Amino acid sequence: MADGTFAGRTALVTGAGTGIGRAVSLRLLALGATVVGVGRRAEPLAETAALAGTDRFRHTSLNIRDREAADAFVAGLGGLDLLVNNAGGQFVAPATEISRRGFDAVVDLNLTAQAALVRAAYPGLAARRGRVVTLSLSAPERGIAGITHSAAARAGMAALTASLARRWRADGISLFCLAPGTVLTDGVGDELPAEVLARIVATTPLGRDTTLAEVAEWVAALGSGVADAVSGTLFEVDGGSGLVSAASLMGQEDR
Ligand SMILES: CCCCCCCCC/C=C/C(=O)SCCNC(=O)CCNC(=O)[C@H](O)C(C)(C)COP(=O)(O)OP(=O)(O)OC[C@H]1O[C@@H](n2cnc3c(N)ncnc32)[C@H](O)[C@@H]1OP(=O)(O)O
Ligand SMILES: NC(=O)C1=CN([C@@H]2O[C@H](COP(=O)(O)OP(=O)(O)OC[C@H]3O[C@@H](n4cnc5c(N)ncnc54)[C@H](OP(=O)(O)O)[C@@H]3O)[C@@H](O)[C@H]2O)C=CC1
Repeated sequence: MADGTFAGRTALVTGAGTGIGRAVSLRLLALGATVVGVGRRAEPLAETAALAGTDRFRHTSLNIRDREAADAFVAGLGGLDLLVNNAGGQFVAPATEISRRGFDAVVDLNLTAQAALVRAAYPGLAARRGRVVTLSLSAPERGIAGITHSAAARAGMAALTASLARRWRADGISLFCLAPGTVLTDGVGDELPAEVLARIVATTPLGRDTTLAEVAEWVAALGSGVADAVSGTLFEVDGGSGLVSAASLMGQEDR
């Protein structure tokens, strides 16, 4: 993306205090955007602000699962050029060991709350012909054993994105999902043991993780408008990890 691409544009980034949300915020700021960063904890957001070093980064503590607070906050922003629906996550557990409350918590975060944010942002997005980028997982519709609750929620967001893209085209709004491969953030490190992460990265066809810089650049590109012709799409920027390998399923090497 060229310098100044986002000059005069405003982006709301959820989960802006850590990992992908922080990297995206810093990249958008470098491209000239005003960024409103939210998350539950104030300290990580303040660290992002210190790294940003510009008053174009504004930050507020907000739990996106607090529906009333989230709606009021988004309504107060006014015109919005980009919503980055990044706050999300889950825990790894066999489906039979996920309690009702655990399932509800993950679906609430990764589907219901994210969808409500998109809904709340609609007037602001329509005023600016804005865009939505939702962070997702590779091929959720094909299923992800170990995180069934999250796969179900992410597939729901992908369907919502496609559905809205069709209807909101008339308002000039584009919506995308972006599914990175393994990005070595503290968040994923807390979720999966190092040896599991190393195995996931080693079995990725590209042979490496997806970098924070790559994810940030993709979000910026989708948010800039270059991909508006394919609104509604889920992009898998995952080094091929969503591809099924018949060879490896049979215990053979990919060649
Ligand atoms: C194998 C290959 C895969 C392959 C997997 C590959 C994935 C890699 C790619 C993805 C990377 C990322 O997403 S990186 C992002 C990393 N960051 C995260 O994931 C943060 C995740 N955490 C959260 O956001 C939240 O804690 C969240 C999960 C939504 C829960 O929110 P709440 O605060 O509402 O939840 P709590 O009150 O703590 O708990 C609510 C219920 O959930 C249950 N619960 C919580 N953690 C639990 C756990 N580890 N195991 C069982 N159950 C759990 C609790 O017991 C409660 O149920 P009861 O006991 O019945 O009351
Ligand atoms: N890292 C990876 O390999 C991959 C990550 N992703 C997805 O990318 C996104 C970011 O992941 P990553 O940066 O790695 O993980 P992090 O755990 O670092 O990021 C999650 C962020 O979301 C915020 N958050 C969580 N719940 C809420 C809430 N209820 N309200 C407001 N903010 C919330 C957290 O801040 P706080 O706790 O302060 O609220 C945190 O900043 C997630 O959706 C993740 O599932 C997808 C594929 C791969």
